[in-house]
Order: sequence, then structure tokens, then C-alpha cells
Amino acid sequence: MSFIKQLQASWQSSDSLLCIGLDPDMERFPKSLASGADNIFRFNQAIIDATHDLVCAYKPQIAYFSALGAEQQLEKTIAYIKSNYPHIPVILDAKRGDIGSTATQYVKEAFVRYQVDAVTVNPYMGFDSVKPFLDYQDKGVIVLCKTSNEGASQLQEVRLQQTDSDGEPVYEYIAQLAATEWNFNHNCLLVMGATWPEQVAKVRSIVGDMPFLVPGAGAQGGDVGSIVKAGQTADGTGLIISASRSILYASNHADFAEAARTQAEALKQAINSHRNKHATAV
Ligand SMILES: O=c1ccn([C@@H]2O[C@H](COP(=O)(O)O)[C@@H](O)[C@H]2O)c(=O)[nH]1
Repeated sequence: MSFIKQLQASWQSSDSLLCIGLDPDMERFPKSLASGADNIFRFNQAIIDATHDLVCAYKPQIAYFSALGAEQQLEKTIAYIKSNYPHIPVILDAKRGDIGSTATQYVKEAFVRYQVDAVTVNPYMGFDSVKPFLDYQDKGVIVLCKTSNEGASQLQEVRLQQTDSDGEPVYEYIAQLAATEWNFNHNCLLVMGATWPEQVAKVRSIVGDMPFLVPGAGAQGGDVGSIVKAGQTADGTGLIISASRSILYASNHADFAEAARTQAEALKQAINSHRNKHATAV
């Protein structure tokens, strides 16, 4: 099944656009998990077991594992989701991008080693750096477009003057590429930060129903109501709204998984209260 179809099924079965980012930071773990074999995996496992019915996807961020040489715990986390909750798509947040021969290795990392359903990629090096990912037609390729961070505008808002475009900002040009030339396998998605509702609305008008991964809800302060209104598709989907720290570290005591569930439930409900189909159902 293609990633987009898997995502649509997950939106339906979970009735949720919420994605939980798995960014395990041991300094914020409860004491009982502060050390010990497989403690990162065990933390993730508790979060996943407590929240699996509330999410449309999980998004592990690779840096939180590789910085500690804990790639095997990332493998184990993904395998755990796949065997216990196989209907939930897993997105590897790795923001890869390099010359074609190296990109091919990154493709193997994401789709062969970790067996994820989708991966984030950096479009800065152009089509040949992204094509090895796009060739995997059943996998999702999520292209950075307008990222959530404050510095995003420094490059992404620069206006183009030498393309066939009409002086539009770089992020809009990326959106056009992702919706046309790069989407030959219909497996492109875009990263649109939750901190930029106006830009989300603009890009929605460029790319039709293409799904957006929307990080920046929660700790980065993205306003969920504005984002859902700006980015949802007519059927009240189209968004994978991701939050990490605000859910993972709602408590650093023994009740951390329960507290994560409470936060996730509140965020899911806040998102749903602005969705088209929920608004019309009232
Ligand atoms: O534009 C982007 C792209 C990716 N991220 C990643 O999402 C999470 C956000 O974590 P929070 O704790 O919810 O702020 C993190 O893994 C980033 O690397 C992003 O923030 N913005």
C-alpha cells in the first residue's frame, strides 16, 4: 500500500491528525529510566503503549538516537510499532539530502535498515539528491518547505527572480516542484511549520490535497486552530500535526506515560474541534 493510502486509513481509523514526535532526551526521563540497558526503547515503548489510539503517526527524530550511538534502540522502537500497531505509519525525521550516490545510502538507511514508511528530506541540493527517495513509490518523501524555526525565513522567504516563476519566495517554488516534477510517483508531502499559518494557507492553494507534516505545535507555540483552518483539506484531513516535548515530558515522574496520554488527548481534541467534518457534525 502507498504511504498516502496508509496515512488516509490511519486518519480515518484514529479520527486524529495528531503525530507524536519521538525525541527521547534522557535528561528529561523519569528517574526509573535515567539509565540502564534499552532505557530509550523502554521510554518510547511506554509512550507508544499509552498513546497509540490517539495518533495518526509517530515521528522518531534520528538525531536523538544517533547522538548517543543508540541506533539499535531506534530500530527496536520502529520494529515495536510495526509489530504491535502495524496500521500506524512511522515517519523518520532525518532531513537527508546529498549527491545521488550518497542519497542512495540514505535511502537504504530509511527504508531498508529502519523500515520506515516515510522520511523527511532536504531539497537544497536539488532533484538528483531527492530522486533516489522518490523512486520508492510506496514510501512517503516529505520535503522541507517552510520549516517551523525562527530562522526559516532567511532562505525560504527569499524571492526568486531567475526562474520561470514570478518572483515568488523559495518555499513556494519548492511547493510547486514537489507538486509537479518531483511528484512523478505521487509520493511527495511537504513539511510546513505550525508557526506559519499564512504560508500554510498559501501552499495549500498551490499543491491541492498534498498532505503536510506540521511540526511546531506544542513546545514551539504553533497555534493549532489557525493551522487546522489554514491547512486542512475539504474533508478535514491533509495534516499530520506533530508535537514532541510537550507530550513526552508532560511529567518526569512515574506517571510520565499517563501524563503524555492526557496531553496527547487534549491536543487531539483541540485539533478536531477545528476540523471541517467535526464543525459540520455539530
Ligand atoms: O520544521 C521543522 C521540521 C522538523 N522539526 C522537528 O520536529 C520536532 C519538534 O519538536 P517539539 O518538541 O514538538 O518542538 C523536532 O524533532 C524537530 O527536529 C521541527 O521542529 N520543525
